[in-house]
Amino acid sequence: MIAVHFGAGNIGRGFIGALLSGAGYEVYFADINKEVIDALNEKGKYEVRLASDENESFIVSGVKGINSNENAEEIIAKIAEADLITTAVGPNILKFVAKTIALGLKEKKTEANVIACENMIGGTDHLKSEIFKHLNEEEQHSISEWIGFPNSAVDRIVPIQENADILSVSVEPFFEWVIEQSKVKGSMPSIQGVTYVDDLIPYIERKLFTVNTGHAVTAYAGYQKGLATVKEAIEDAEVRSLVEGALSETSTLLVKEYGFDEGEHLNYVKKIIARFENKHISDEVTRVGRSPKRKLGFDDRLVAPARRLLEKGITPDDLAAGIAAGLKYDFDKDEEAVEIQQLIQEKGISGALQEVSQLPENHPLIGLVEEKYHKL
Ligand SMILES: NC(=O)C1=CN([C@@H]2O[C@H](COP(=O)(O)OP(=O)(O)OC[C@H]3O[C@@H](n4cnc5c(N)ncnc54)[C@H](O)[C@@H]3O)[C@@H](O)[C@H]2O)C=CC1
Ligand SMILES: O=P(O)(O)OC[C@H]1O[C@](O)(CO)[C@@H](O)[C@@H]1O
Repeated sequence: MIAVHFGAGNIGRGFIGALLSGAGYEVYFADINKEVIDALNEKGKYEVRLASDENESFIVSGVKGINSNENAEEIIAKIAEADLITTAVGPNILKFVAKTIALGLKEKKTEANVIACENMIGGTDHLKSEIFKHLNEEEQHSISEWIGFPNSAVDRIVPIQENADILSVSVEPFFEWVIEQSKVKGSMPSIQGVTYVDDLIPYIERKLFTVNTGHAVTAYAGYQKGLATVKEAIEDAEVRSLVEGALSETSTLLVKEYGFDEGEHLNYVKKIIARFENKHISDEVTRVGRSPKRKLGFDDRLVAPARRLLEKGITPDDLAAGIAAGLKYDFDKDEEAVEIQQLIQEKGISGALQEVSQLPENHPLIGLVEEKYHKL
């Protein structure tokens, strides 16, 4: 079995590539990072270390790299042979890898699946729409017969790596990958840690509105207090109280919308917060808060639950404070944070939030966030 995986970064090597290799796939990583690709081809394997007291590690082997800037033809040929094409490049990058995937899929004569492994609701749907921009109607029709485009939810915390070996990656022990079974074409092998479900929406929303909402509020509130890591931030009483408040709000939404058992959901939330406290992981608030424009988007982890709670007549005070902290996030090495600060200068807080979140003018969330912003 062959898998082509776009993005040999933290989640690519530390999670998706590791699981696929473990399941027996020959894994071809496609990436623009020449150093990483050269190292993959030189060594053909790398180490994954679990960030826990036991400090266990294992070797991922049977992996190769293809430079997607220099060798697009090689990737296209490999996609034509592949059983599975996955991505972990970041939602904003999917449009840039779509053409190569489209050209590879055009050559395919057998069933295969394409799965985006990004923190995004409908990630694969979005990738598919970008791929289809490069295909005519007949090609789209024929590819739809052969190729499955299941959405997926991926959960594992993999911080920025600072290892002497460029390939070695340290990851939290916990991992979960949920795939939308109904859109799979043909059969997929059993992959350790993968759950197939018919309806992905409750799973991805539970994950995005808990792990990622909690993480984002921790990062933005922690940054406001000058704290450098997620662990330091979640140990700060004020930050923790805001995170717990925001997650209590998303819990209300999730339990109401999907009927999750309240007690079980509470345990899920507690486990997630405990993951932020992992003493073996040093995860910078600037990684977790990266790309605030994306994170403050209409369908993303903060604005989506907040506006949906308002639709139910519930005021999301703590989510609004988290959004306000996101608007205040002014890390100068993050392009999106800089853009938001410029927008605030030009259009004020409400105008900037409206533009970034695409909320309609006069939406009640805008006023609520502005009120919180002034109190921060
Ligand atoms: N790190 C984590 O804990 C988790 C990350 N994710 C998601 O996984 C995705 C990737 O995140 P990370 O691995 O943390 O980021 P990363 O920055 O470590 O990895 C992204 C990789 O994509 C590569 N890339 C960029 N442009 C490319 C292109 N045009 N063609 C091929 N490769 C390209 C980069 O060189 C880099 O190696 C994001 O959507 C993130 O939300 C999801 C769950 C956990
Ligand atoms: O990867 P993103 O969407 O930028 O956001 C960072 C988030 O993703 C993760 O990397 C993994 O789910 C979390 O650490 C964090 O919530």
